[in-house]
Amino acid sequence: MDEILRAEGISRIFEDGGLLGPKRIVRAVDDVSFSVYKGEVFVLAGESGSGKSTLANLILNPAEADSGKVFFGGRAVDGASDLKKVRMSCQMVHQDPYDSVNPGMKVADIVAEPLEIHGEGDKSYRKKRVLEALSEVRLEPPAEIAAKHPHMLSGGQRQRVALARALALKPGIIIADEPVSMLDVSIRAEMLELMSGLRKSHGITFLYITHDLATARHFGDRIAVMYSGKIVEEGPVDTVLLRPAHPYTQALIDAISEPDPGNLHREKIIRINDPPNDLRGGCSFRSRCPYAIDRCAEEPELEDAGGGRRVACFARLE
Ligand SMILES: Nc1ncnc2c1ncn2[C@@H]1O[C@H](COP(=O)(O)OP(=O)(O)OP(=O)(O)O)[C@@H](O)[C@H]1O
Repeated sequence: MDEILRAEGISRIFEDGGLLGPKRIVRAVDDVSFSVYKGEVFVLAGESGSGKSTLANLILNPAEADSGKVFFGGRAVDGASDLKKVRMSCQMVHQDPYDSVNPGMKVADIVAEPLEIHGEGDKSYRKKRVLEALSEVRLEPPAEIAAKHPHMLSGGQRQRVALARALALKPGIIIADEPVSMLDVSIRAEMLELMSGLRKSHGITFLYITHDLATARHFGDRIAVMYSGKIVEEGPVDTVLLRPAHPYTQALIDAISEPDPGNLHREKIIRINDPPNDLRGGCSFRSRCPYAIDRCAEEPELEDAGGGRRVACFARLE
């Protein structure tokens, strides 16, 4: 399989607090490496605060990383001209359809904006491409929708406008950061089906960021589970979500599912809402982990566990 995107050792540290309380170092993204292959849906999953959005932003702005490199199509992104190419071939769809769409602009201008920013085609090409992109996200009739303002559309339609805008430049990869979490449950599946269709018809690769394992399973091929700035488990979606090897993945699954009498690990419920203790060094999940052993005071590496899976844990569940 062709690799389209690779992150290698990406880290980003923030300093938090300081005015009234003590300064706190937040390792928002901590030495993260992963590859995304052409045509797949790669999911980044984890609780709020695990570092997913920071990582997505670093992919588009590698210069803001404290360390690490981003590769597109095997080439390291280095310098302004590389960055321009990346910004054309990698587009982002954000969580909030109300936020990501400028209410003062007409749909036609919103979708055309990336074409204008990158100087793509003349006026007539842009007009044609806007109508095409609106059709691609099934906003029909496109000419009628193009003339509207966002407030005249439903939440689902607005998120489709955001997707059409991302498609305008015919990108190879779309980073979709919680694209359905603000939508009504009834229209989430529609939006995911639409993205699945685009992947098949246009060969678009997706990096899908979510805290929602149900949509991850529905839409994803492979998943990386993040905890506290690190990938703790990665592999095919069905393998990771049906037979989790990392106790944190198990905890995330337990948080959304009914107790399963067949689940060997059911007595060891981990309350994922417990705040992590700031234990120094070692596995950052160990203070919450019922399986923790002495060795967890060392930092576990993300190691090959067979079957396309990588796990960072000394006390794996299988
Ligand atoms: N600009 C910033 N300054 C200080 N801390 C930050 C900044 N941006 C993010 N953080 C911290 O980095 C950590 C990771 O945040 P991030 O938003 O990437 O997580 P997330 O998994 O995307 O969560 P969510 O789903 O809530 O957006 C959090 O502890 C957050 O508070």
